[in-house]
Amino acid sequence: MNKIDKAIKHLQQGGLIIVADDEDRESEGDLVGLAEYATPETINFMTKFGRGLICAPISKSLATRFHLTEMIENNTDPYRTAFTISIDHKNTSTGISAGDRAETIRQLANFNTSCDDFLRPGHIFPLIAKEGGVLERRGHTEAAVDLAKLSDGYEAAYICEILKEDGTMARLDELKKLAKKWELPLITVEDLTAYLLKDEAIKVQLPTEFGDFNLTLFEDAAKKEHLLLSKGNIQDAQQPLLVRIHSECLTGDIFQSHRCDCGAQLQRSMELIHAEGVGAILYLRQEGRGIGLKNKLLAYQLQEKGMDTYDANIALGFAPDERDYTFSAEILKSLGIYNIRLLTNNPEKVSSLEKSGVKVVEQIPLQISPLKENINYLKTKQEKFNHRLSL
Ligand SMILES: Nc1nc2c(ncn2[C@@H]2O[C@H](COP(=O)(O)OP(=O)(O)OP(=O)(O)O)[C@@H](O)[C@H]2O)c(=O)[nH]1
Ligand SMILES: [Mg+2]
Ligand SMILES: [Mg+2]
Ligand SMILES: [Zn+2]
Repeated sequence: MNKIDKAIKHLQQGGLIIVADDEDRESEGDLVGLAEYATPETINFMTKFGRGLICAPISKSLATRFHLTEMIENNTDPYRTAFTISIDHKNTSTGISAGDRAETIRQLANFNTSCDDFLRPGHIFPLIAKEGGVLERRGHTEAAVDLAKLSDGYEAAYICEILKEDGTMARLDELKKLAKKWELPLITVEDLTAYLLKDEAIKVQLPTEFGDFNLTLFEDAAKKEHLLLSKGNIQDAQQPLLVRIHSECLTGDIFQSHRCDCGAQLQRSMELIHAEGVGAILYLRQEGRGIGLKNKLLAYQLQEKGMDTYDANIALGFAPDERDYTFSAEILKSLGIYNIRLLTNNPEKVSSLEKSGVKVVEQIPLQISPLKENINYLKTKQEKFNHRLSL
């Protein structure tokens, strides 16, 4: 059984699990449980062994139902932790005993509880999760609510950071030891992201002009639909996978525009991958280097007046390249692909992927013979974007 499935089962039995976030983020571990099953014992365990702050992550809709808004409008916390005003359920006494805190938390996961049943301020700190979950924000708040959504119908959880006995933060190595000692499942936000991506992916067969492929759709937190066009058993390739990461270019990809080399690069990639028998093209919906079709056409108008593709973006108020490759790295990692041979001339793609944990063992140039209409465009890419081209 998958790590996440095991963790979900443990949560559904009322147990606590440990969730570690990214080592380049907070790099901390939290004890996490489902609000529905909070007991004086689990709360006491959190206070004795977790020693952090006990909080209750809830979904946006639950926050709305209980009239819980963010504690402060201008959140200046670097991680923008979405604390609401603190609460106690009206049936509690001082609100702080393990029993009282368990009661307040459990009432968050009760369809009969109403907004007036919570006194404010109190001793439980609700946190509002982003609607896109860990795909939108890689925090414990989102991880806890995503897990609650996968485990029960309440969208409410409770969490507590894990401190070492000396009061300092427990990092991953220490968390692994504690998980063993306490016999609790340990998962990372990265495991959960991969699980959700895979769980929601839609896969179909796609016979094409260039051979038979599989097409898989992945939706990002902003509901943009990115595609993986793959061939062969990509999770079990003999050597680092041959990959093309291609950003949408409607004019080039569909109309075979000669203003750029996108259409030809896409076709060549499909041919190369078909010939190799295994490989993948990630087709990212970041049209116009991330500024969208309308703005790209405005940039084209500026280029018709003599500006180059780099300066045209700046003139429109954008960075020369607004693209982001983190989601493509997430997709690859969710498939267990950590080493690739990348078809590109663009050094920025290589470094961005490596920063996101996908190693580019080889950069394979993808040069298309320049045409008179795009030679200047390609020269700008070479000079200002450092593309590896021989022109
Ligand atoms: N803003 C802007 N975008 C453009 C222009 N011409 C092409 N594009 C976009 O540039 C992107 C090209 O993407 P890719 O071919 O994946 O990337 P690349 O930077 O060319 O690097 P390679 O991997 O070597 O192809 C697409 O999103 C196009 O829509 C332009 O003049 N202005
Ligand atoms: Mg945290
Ligand atoms: Mg290109
Ligand atoms: Zn293009």
